[in-house]
This record gives sequence, structure tokens and C-alpha cells, in this order.
Amino acid sequence: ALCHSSIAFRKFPEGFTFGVATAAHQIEGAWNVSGKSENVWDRLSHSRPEMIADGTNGDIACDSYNRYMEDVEELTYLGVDFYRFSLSWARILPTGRLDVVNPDGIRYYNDLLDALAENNIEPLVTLFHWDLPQALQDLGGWANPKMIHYFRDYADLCFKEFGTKIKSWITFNEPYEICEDAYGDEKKAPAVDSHGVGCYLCSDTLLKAHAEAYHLYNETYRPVQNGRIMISINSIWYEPSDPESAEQVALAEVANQFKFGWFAHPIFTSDGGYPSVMVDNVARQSAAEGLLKSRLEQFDAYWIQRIKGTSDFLGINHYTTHLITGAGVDPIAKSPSWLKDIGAVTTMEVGGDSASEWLRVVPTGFANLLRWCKSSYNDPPIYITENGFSDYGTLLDYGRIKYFNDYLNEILNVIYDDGVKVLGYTAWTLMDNFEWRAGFSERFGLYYVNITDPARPRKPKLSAEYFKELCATRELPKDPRFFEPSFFRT
Ligand SMILES: O=S(=O)(O)CCCN1CCN(CCO[C@@H]2O[C@H](CO)[C@@H](O)[C@H](O)[C@H]2O)CC1
Repeated sequence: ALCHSSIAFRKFPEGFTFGVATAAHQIEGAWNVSGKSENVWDRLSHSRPEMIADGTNGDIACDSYNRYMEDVEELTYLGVDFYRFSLSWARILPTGRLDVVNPDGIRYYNDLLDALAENNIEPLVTLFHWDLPQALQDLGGWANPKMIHYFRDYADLCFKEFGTKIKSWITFNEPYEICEDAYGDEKKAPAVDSHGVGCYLCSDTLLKAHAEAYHLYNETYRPVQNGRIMISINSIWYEPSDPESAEQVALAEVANQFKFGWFAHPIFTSDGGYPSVMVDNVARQSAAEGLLKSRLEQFDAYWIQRIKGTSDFLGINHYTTHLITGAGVDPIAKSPSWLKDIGAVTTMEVGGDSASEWLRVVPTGFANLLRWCKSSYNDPPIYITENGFSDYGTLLDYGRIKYFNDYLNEILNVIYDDGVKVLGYTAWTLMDNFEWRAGFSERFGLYYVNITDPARPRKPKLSAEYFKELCATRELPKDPRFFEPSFFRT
């Protein structure tokens, strides 16, 4: 018991698994090759190149469509238990609908899955990681309830085609980023920016689509394939800037319900449905805007029941913590908007730096988020399906190693001190890749990718060696070579 309690010797529990993650549009390239159709990120980066910080795009990215064997070699070198990647809907179903199946798409993913199996690496596959076929966006995308059927059909095809090789599925990566950033703002493709309205149309459709895919798997495929299916929800964790302020403590809870509870409450609570504070705030705000109907209505009894319990695990993506400074309308909030509906002012002035403005280094926020999830969602089994750090591409990435070390240490704390059931950890990301609107200007990889070389060579950073040792020993590496020599430290 003693060795468990002293942090220096804590091991990750037996059965705890380690992996790394990527996503199709960020690594594959081959954007218009062998039958793949255009997706919303192809369209945005080609039609509005100024929307991408460095003018890059996903046309080639890491060229993993052609170089996936190099990726598998790196995964084998790291010694990961699993590899999380996503399927490109537009590569498999070019029209988005279940009419034309692209055989090359099926072939590509079967080749990748076979290479992973040969190297004893478990696939953890995300069905949707933001790269919607443009043909479906032309029909309204996630604001169109017909997407419930289109997504279910897409999931059905994937379960049927790949379900003997894939035993762990994730339906959606980060519903908040899909609905608020892409339909309530223009931070993500398709940049519809229907602020305060489109975001909620999207969440209605997305949660229903998720539930239908879950029930399909649970009833039709799980009995035969015996796999697991879940959803990955992202949390920017909100904390009061003054923990003594009762108002800020209350507003932080509201913000966490709007950010994480928006999608977690309908699935992981016994009541189900959107968090009541969300429904109430948007109703009050809508009335103040003179609307006859609220912009966000609670699901009816059928859908509350249909969506509840539709995930075998709670998948959490977490990078950072922001602070609540008080009540009111955030100066950057559009009107109407999700942010204005919260009624709180936030700041990012907290913790350590990264290369991403939104990513502040606040390890203790991770522990607070995990304890909050334990108490808010009936002590669910949890996988961390993303966690990572951005810099500008240095090979001696001491900042990334320190981030991993401190955030992993918080996982050990909540496992041993609070009994949080964290079952696995996924580092974002295997290699530098297309970081959405930041392009390649912000880099998250364990491997460096030289995008000026057509061969897209990968080179291990120091953090790759750190992660390799973590996977081998299942405890936090102690070797001083991983930590910045003190004379560097400012
Ligand atoms: O306001 S801006 O538009 O100027 C910048 C906002 C950028 N967002 C912030 C939130 N982040 C959530 C985590 O996003 C995840 O983490 C990784 C790193 O971002 C991504 O590469 C993964 O694809 C994604 O799953 C996604 C990127």
C-alpha cells in the first residue's frame, strides 16, 4: 500500500492501456484520389485559404494514405497497446449516402487494419472526426435531421465491412467542436456561423444520430462481433478565477454543463436530456430576445429515453483549463450565441504556455475535471481518448514531455486517491499533422513531419522516447534525459 501511495513509485493499474491518436483529414492526404470525394475541410481550405493560418491544407498532409506502413512502424516502435484513428466518410461513401461504396476506401482501411493486427496493435476507430462529405453539407449537414439516417447508414456499412477487425468504436469526436465551432461559429468547417441557432440544431441531430448508431451496433453487431462503442467528448474545463467567490463557483458549474454536459448529460445521467441549466438559460435568453420559442428545446420523452445510456465508456478529450471571472456577457460573444447563453465571462490567462492560444498548461484542472465526471455521471468507466501539447516543432520537446508527465501524474492521483475509473490513455498525436485552422503552424506530434519534403519523412522527437518508456514500464519515466537540464530552465 505504501508504494502505491508514494507518487514516485505509482504504476498504472494492471490492464490500463496506452495509445496514440490521429484523424483522417489531418494525416491521410490523397484528398481526391481513387474515388474519395470532397469533404468540408477540402472545400474550406481550397475556397477560403485565408482561413488556415499558414495557408496549408489536407491535400497531402502526412501522406498517410500512401505511407501508413511508416505510421505502423512508428506505432510498433512506441510499443502502444492501441492506435486511435478515424475513417474518412468521403473516402468510403463519396456521396455521403448509402448508394455508391468506394472500393478503394474499403481496401485502404482493410490494409491499415491488417498491418495493425500483424503488429498486435488494437484499433480504436472514430467514425466521425469532423470531415463531413461536402455533398451532405450541401444538404444542410448536421443542421438537417436527415443526417440521423445518413450517419446510421454510414455506421452500418462500417460495422459490416470492418467489424470483424475493429472491436472498439467511437461514434463522434468532440461534438462541441462539431456543433458550436462549425455551426455556431466559423472556427471549424463548414463555418456556417449560425451562432445561437445552428449549434443547437446540430446537437439535436448529432445526439440522435449517435444514439441510432449505438442501438444499431448494440442490437445487430455486438451479439456477433462482441465489441464496444462509445463517444469522445471534449472538455475545456472551467474553474473560478477566485475559488472563494460563490458566484464564480456557480458560474463555473454552469459553464461546464454548457461545454461538457451539453453532450454528456443526455447520455451519461439517469435523468438524460440536455442539462436543465442549459434549457433554462437559453429559454430565458430567447424570451429576452423576443422569440416565441426557445432556441434550445428539451428532447421529448422518446428521445430522452432513446439517447440515455448510449455509450459503453465515457471518452474524454482534454487539453486545458480556462477561468471564469464573473457574470455577464463575454466580450467576444456574438448575439445570440452559445457563449452568451452561458452568461459568464471567461479568460485564458492561466497556467503555462503552449503554441496554441487556447491551450494553457493546468494539470490540476485535469484532476478536477475527472473527479467532476465521476460524481456527475455515476462513476463511469473512462478512457482518455486525447490529451496533448503543442509547440513549434522542436525535436527536444521538453515542454511536451513535462505536459504529459504532469497530466499523467494527475491521472495517477485520481485513480489512487479518488477511485476514478480511468482505464486508458491516448496521446494526441502520433505525428505532426494538419491542425485544422492552424495548419502546420502548431505541432502536437511525438514525431516531427517535414512538410517541405514530398516524402513527408517522420522523425522521433524526445517525447517519442519518453512515451516508448511509459508504454514499456507503465510508470512515469524518471530518466533525467527527458527533463530539461536546470541551466536551461528560466
Ligand atoms: O478559436 S480558434 O479557432 O482560433 C482555435 C480553436 C482551435 N480549437 C480549440 C479546441 N481544440 C479542441 C481539441 O481538439 C482536438 O485536439 C487536437 C488539437 O487541437 C486536434 O488536432 C484534434 O483533431 C481534436 O480532436 C480544437 C482546436
